[in-house]
Amino acid sequence: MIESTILVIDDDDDILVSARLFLKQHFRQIVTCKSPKEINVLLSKNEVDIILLDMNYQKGASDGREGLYWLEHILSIDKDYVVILMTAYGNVELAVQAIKKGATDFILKPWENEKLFATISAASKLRQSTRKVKKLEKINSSIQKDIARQFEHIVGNAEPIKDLQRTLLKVAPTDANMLILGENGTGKQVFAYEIHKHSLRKNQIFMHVDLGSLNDNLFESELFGYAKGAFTDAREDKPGRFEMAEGGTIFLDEIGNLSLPLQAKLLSVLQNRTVTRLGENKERKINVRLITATNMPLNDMVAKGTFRQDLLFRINTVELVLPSLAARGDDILILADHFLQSFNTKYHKGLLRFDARASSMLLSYHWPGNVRELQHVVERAVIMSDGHEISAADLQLSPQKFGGAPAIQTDMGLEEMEKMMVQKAIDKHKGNISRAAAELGLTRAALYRRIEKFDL
Ligand SMILES: Nc1ncnc2c1ncn2[C@@H]1O[C@H](COP(=O)(O)OP(=O)(O)OP(=O)(O)O)[C@@H](O)[C@H]1O
Repeated sequence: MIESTILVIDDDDDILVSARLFLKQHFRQIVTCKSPKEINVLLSKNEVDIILLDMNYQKGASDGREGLYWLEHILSIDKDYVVILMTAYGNVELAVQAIKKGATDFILKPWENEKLFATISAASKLRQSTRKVKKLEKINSSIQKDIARQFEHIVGNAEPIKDLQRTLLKVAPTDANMLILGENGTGKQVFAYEIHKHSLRKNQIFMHVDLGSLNDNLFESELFGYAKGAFTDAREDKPGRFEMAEGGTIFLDEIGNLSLPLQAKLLSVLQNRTVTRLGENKERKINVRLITATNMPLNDMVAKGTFRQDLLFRINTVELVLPSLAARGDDILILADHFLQSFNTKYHKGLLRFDARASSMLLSYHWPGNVRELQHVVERAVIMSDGHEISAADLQLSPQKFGGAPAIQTDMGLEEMEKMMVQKAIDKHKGNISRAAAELGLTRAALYRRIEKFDL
C-alpha cells in the first residue's frame, strides 16, 4: 500500500467509480469529485498528494481548455502539487502544453490499469521526495539560523579592527580564498562567519571543520566522504564535508596542524576542485568558498619546510591578520561591556558597569587568551558579583599576567618553578598554545592540563 492520497476529478461517474475501485487497492486514500469547482474545498480538507484531473467538463468539449485552466488554478494554490491530466483524446500538443504549464504527467482514457498504476506510483515517489527535500530545506534553514545566533557580530572600534572589517566587506562577495591568522581566541571564527554572512553564499551552509581534531585516518573520510564498504565501519555511502558544504562556505580551522601528507591531499582537492570519496574512483565536482584559519606562523613553517608553500599560496589569496586583544586598546572595555550585557541577561543580574579599578585592570592585563579569556573573565565576574558594579576583585585576574611573569628564583619549589616556566612559555608565545607546548616539549593537551592545574 502506497501512503498517498489521490484526488480524482472527472464529470463521468463511471470513471470515478472504476478509478476508486482500482486505486484503493494500492493507495491509502482515494477522494473523488465530479466538478473541479470543488477543488478548493477538497484541497483544504484533505492532505492530497496527487490529483488526477480530467481535461474536459462541459458537454461536447474536447479542446482541453478547462483542464489547463484548472491545472493552473491548482498550481497557483501550491506549485508542488503533482497533477496528472487525463483525456479521452490522444492529443500530443495538448499534452505538451499541459506539461509546460506544470503538469507532472498525462494519461489517456480509457486507461490500462497497469499503466495508470505505474504513472501514479512514479508521481507519488516524486511527491514524497519533493516533500522530503522541502522538509530538509526547512530543517537546514533553521539549523543555519541557530548557527548564526551562536556567532557574535564583530564588536570593536579599534583602527586595526575597522581596517579588517573594510577589507572583509570588500572581499567577502568575491569568492576569493581567505586565510585568517591570529592567536588563540582573537575571533578567527567570528571573522570567518562574518565573511560568509557578507558573501553571495550567505543563504547556503557554513561548514566549520576543525582540522586540529582530525587524525590522519579520519581526515579523508570526514572531508572527502566514503563509499559503502570502503572500510570496516563504512556501512553506507557518506558524503564528506566538502560535498555537504556544496554551494556554501567551508571553514577549515587550525590548518597549520595538518601533516605534510594531508596538506598534499588537501592541495590536490583545492587545485582540481573535485573530491573522490574513499573506496570510489569517481571524481565529484565541488563548489565551495574556502576560508582557512590558524594560530600558527605559516610563513615561518614554509621556511622550515613544515608547511607547503604551494598550499599557502592556494589558501591565502587574501589574508586577515587579527591583532591580539592587548593591542586593541579601548576595545577591551567595549568588548567587556558587550559581554557584561549578554551575561547580565543570561544570569538575570542587575549589574550596570565595571568600577574604575576594574576598568583599569582590564586595560593593563595582557590577555594571553585574548577575547575568549576576556569573555570567561566577565562571565565569572558576573556570576560572582553581588552589587551593581563589578569590582577589580570580582575579575580574579592572575597577578602574573600584568607586565610579564616574574623571574624564576633558585629557592622556588619544583611545582612553583614548573608553573612559572609554563607561564613564561605562554607569555613568550603570546598565548599560542601550540608553540608554547612545543617549546616545553609537551603536547597541547598536556599543556592545557597544566594551565588548568595552576589556574593560569
Ligand atoms: N570582535 C569580537 N566581537 C565579539 N565577540 C568576539 C570577538 N572576537 C572574539 N569574540 C568571541 O570570543 C570567543 C573566541 O572567538 P573565536 O572562537 O572566534 O576565536 P578563535 O580565534 O577562532 O579561537 P581559536 O584559535 O582558539 O580557535 C568567541 O566566543 C567569540 O564569540
